[in-house]
Amino acid sequence: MSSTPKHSVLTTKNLAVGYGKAEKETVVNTINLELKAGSFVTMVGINGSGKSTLLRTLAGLQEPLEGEIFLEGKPLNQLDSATKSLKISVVLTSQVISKNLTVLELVSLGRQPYTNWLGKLTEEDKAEIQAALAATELENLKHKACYALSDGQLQRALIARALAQNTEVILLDEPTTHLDLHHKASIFSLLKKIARQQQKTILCTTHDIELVLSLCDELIVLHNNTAIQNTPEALIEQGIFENLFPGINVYFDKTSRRFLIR
Ligand SMILES: Nc1ncnc2c1ncn2[C@@H]1O[C@H](COP(=O)(O)OP(=O)(O)OP(=O)(O)O)[C@@H](O)[C@H]1O
Repeated sequence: MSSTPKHSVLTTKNLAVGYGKAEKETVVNTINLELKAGSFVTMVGINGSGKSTLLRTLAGLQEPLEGEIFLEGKPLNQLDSATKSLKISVVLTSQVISKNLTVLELVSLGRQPYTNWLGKLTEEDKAEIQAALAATELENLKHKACYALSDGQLQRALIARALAQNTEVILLDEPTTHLDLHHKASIFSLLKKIARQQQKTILCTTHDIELVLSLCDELIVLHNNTAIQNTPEALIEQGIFENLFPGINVYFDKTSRRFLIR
């Protein structure tokens, strides 16, 4: 088990993300990121700063407006969707899943990129599914229907599906929305453990800045249409959080590493 992040897995060069074709609506520009194997990175920023837009673009679900994304040195747009699904898994909160599926069935869907057209699971597929259930502590719930899960359990099941997909990169959009503090912390700890133990590159968007400051390896802060990537300590030192929220109501207290209200 290694704890030092190693080689670069996902990088961007002067990436601009946003919407529109004839008339471009750029949300974030000049994005230069470097995500490494074994690291747990979170993306933060106020509502509408572009977290989901950037995450979807990194996942290849949305075209960049400018610039490039590289996966292990290869341009992402040169990979076909089958290859991409072996390399990147995505957990979206808005993802429509049939809640009638059991946890086991949901997690098994993670093996789709590997199974033949009949969808028959091999022994290797079954072992990966079992490992994903074990890593997310869902073995006891595997026969339960997804509609009968709590929000926290459902998030863990979605993470398990991504784990079963066994990709180098896992991208998650706000996996802790609706969870209480205890379950938020347990999801973030789980993601960090997976990054470390399985040398995955994990990026998730969140509004829980205070929590991830003490848990993640690096943050990507979206602010004023730019993206800044660094360690929590360096970002705090640079005073990045001080002006994150508009107006003067909310400010960041460096000593307690907390946001306070004036
Ligand atoms: N399909 C779309 N077409 C055009 N503009 C969009 C579309 N989706 C989002 N936007 C705009 O892009 C900007 C960034 O939105 P995005 O959802 O990426 O922000 P976010 O940081 O994830 O926000 P939140 O914290 O509220 O989830 C917003 O101004 C939003 O209105």
